Amino acid sequence: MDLFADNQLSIFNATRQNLLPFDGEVFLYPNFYQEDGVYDLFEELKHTILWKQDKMKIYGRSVNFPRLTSWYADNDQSYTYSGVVNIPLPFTPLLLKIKQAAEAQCGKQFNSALLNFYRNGEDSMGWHSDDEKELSGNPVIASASFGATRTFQFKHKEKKNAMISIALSNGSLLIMQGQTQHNWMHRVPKTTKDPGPRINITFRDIKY
Ligand SMILES: O=C(O)CCC(=O)C(=O)O
Ligand SMILES: [Fe+2]
Repeated sequence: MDLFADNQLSIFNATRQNLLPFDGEVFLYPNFYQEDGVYDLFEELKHTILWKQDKMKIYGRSVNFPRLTSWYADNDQSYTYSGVVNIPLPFTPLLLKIKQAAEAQCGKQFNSALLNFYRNGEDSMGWHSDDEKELSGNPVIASASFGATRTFQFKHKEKKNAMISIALSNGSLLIMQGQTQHNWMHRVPKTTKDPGPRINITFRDIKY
């Protein structure tokens, strides 16, 4: 399977542009992951990942997360995300290939991946920063998207009118680094359009 065209590196590095105006660095590589006509990455992820429905407590009531999730890592250390303790599964061969292509682009190794499955426009992720204590001071986070295009938004934590919207399309790779998690929050808002299902993988390097 040819996930990654070699010549993309040089093309995208040459045109690499920071999408944030200040206080962080975000880079987008549309069509980073290639499909070779035999494999459909979205379908393969949908069927090979062990998706689960997490719940959160709101005022003592148990409420479903508005998406399915899964957690993979190269060790069995647990990690708390959105108040849920995650026990990782071992990386699948497909996840390893997707991870290796992201690592080649970032020049950085990742030891874990959080997967999100947005079944429809009702599924979403609220405003947050990826600033858990297990992530280092200025984490590099690589985010791969498959399936439907969804809007991804950033808002600055202090400069309230600084807001950036990005379309994350099938096969795109988004990299967040530098001061981004300190100064900006991000989300995937609900949409009343029917975008169809989307899978997102965020690769992280967790320090235990
Ligand atoms: O689905 C996305 O693009 C965002 C995922 C995200 O922000 C996260 O997993 O922390
Ligand atoms: Fe995030």
